[in-house]
Amino acid sequence: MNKTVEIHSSASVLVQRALELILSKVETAISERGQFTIALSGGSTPKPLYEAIATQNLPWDKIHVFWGDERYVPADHPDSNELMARRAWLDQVAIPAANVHAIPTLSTNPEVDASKYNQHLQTFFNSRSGEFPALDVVLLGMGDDAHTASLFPHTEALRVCDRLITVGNKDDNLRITFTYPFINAAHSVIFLVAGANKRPALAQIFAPVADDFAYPSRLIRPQGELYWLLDAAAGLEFPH
Ligand SMILES: O=C(O)[C@H](O)[C@@H](O)[C@H](O)[C@H](O)COP(=O)(O)O
Repeated sequence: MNKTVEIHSSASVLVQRALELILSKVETAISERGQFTIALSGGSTPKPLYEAIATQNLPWDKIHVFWGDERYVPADHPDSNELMARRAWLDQVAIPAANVHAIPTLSTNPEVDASKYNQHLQTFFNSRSGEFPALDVVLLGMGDDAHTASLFPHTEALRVCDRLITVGNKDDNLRITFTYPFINAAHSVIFLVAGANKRPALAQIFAPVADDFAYPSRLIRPQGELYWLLDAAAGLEFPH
């Protein structure tokens, strides 16, 4: 793992840096592998990033978009992570519909939809059960409870290591989420973290010893690169 922590002067500088980083990963992935695969996060921090990506002239037919987690709501629900990304980015560009791999949420059973998305990913990557294919970029946010994707503290999803997708649980509201070994298989994992409310969780995540089950973002130790992009408010206590 190659870990980089960057502290940027404001949330808008953080977004600009994330944009530059993603554009460089798009170029590398397409030249080395012929396509670029990215998993998106929800939350408020990435929205201006998605709006900025939408203004770029990119080879959209070579870009495939997935989601690292989804609330268990229809795709037109205001809480949908898919809806946010479609409005901010995907509906604004000429990306083929087949390149947008949204998490299904319509079967009324999150287990069934988690399994469908797992199968969809295995088919896309031509991988077998038990293998963890590498996305080029997994974008993550972090909650002030140190959760990431829908991997919440002290929940069963944190123990799931034998598949790509599982059911997450936030206060008894079920969700669908990447498992941590699938996130850790990525070429690059990029956390975007803004706001002073994130400082206590970050202190635990960067501590040499702490409970991974209490602070799930600690489980993110990718084989490839790990970027923590913080704004000044989140990063105040951390040297860089
Ligand atoms: O579904 C959720 O509970 C949130 O969307 C969450 O996962 C989010 O990504 C983080 O809390 C960071 O959010 P901000 O970017 O708004 O700080």
